[in-house]
Amino acid sequence: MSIHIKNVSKKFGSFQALEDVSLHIQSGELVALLGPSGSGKTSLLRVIAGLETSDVGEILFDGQSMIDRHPKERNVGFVFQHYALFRHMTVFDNVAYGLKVRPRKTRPSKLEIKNKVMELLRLVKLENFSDRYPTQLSGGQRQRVALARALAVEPKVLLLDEPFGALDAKVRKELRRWLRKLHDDFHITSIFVTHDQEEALDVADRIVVMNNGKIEQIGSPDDVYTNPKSPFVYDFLGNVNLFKGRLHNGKLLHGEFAIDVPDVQVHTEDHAVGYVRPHDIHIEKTNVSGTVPVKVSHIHLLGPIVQVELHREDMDEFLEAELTKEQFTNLQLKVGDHVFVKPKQLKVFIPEDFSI
Ligand SMILES: Nc1ncnc2c1ncn2[C@@H]1O[C@H](COP(=O)(O)OP(=O)(O)OP(=O)(O)O)[C@@H](O)[C@H]1O
Repeated sequence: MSIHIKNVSKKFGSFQALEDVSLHIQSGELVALLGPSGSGKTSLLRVIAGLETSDVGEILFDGQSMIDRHPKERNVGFVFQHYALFRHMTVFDNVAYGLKVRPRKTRPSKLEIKNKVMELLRLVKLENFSDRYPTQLSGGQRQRVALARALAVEPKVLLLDEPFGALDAKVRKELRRWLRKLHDDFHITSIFVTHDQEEALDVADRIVVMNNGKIEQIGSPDDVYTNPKSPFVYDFLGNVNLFKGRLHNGKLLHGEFAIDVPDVQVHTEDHAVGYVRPHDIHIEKTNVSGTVPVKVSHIHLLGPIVQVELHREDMDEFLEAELTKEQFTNLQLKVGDHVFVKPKQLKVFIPEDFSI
């Protein structure tokens, strides 16, 4: 089922929660809505589900308008952050619920329901837990039950609102790998809301970055990470170093130093900020042209990655570089060393790129 969101706007009182949001999701896609708290992710999900009405705009499923359709008629499965399981029902009954409450005409037989529920419980690896109650399960197990329950009614669209938000990091990672697999097996068009960039980058086919009720960028995980279109997306998707200065004759002048930026087509003398990812900060032990002197202020070993904090004394600013263990060993860095850095890849933004 494809989903077409056309020019959707929504206000709560005078607050604009969604502003002219348009998005086309292909059948079978797994899309992440990523953005900070209050950016409108949940509101958009609720408008798609029919739990909230938009002020303007259209929601189409396979080309058919859903605006007048009740949530129940939209064939949508919903999984929330806080496992909305029925506490007084066993795992089996929770998963069976959506099938049992169907009108007699479309309700499967008792045996069919049993087979279906057990098949789903096997899928979520909880076949031995069917008689337990939600309070007898861990958080991760409860979320797996919630997913099995959402899938039981064979929805055409699966909407997940921070499904793993309340779980610890290890369980989250396990469940998202598992969500990806489930999605690859079933191909249900799925949209999941998260404010965790790593989760979005790890799981989604496409990422929709939201800010202040608007879409900032849509793209593959690699695209939004490698080619952020705005300072907001750069900041939100990973750590970044800023080189503040002004543009002059194809160079970004910052402090006493200059970086070549031949691709930037703007007037001279414009204020600008260069954005550089930590792994694009190149460290030299000797002063080569175009490098900036810095002092190693902190070294943090993170498994195969080494984070190096560098103090730029001319501007009294800190930079963060990320090295592989091998690069780090070759450089033989120690806290207090004076070294020289150069951005390998830098994206320059001018004031009009800053939306806030
Ligand atoms: N029913 C409502 N009444 C009034 N304001 C609302 C309502 N629902 C949401 N809002 C406001 O709309 C804005 C967007 O909320 P929304 O829940 O969509 O954001 P979000 O990106 O999902 O944030 P979070 O990650 O914190 O859940 C927020 O400022 C919120 O306070």
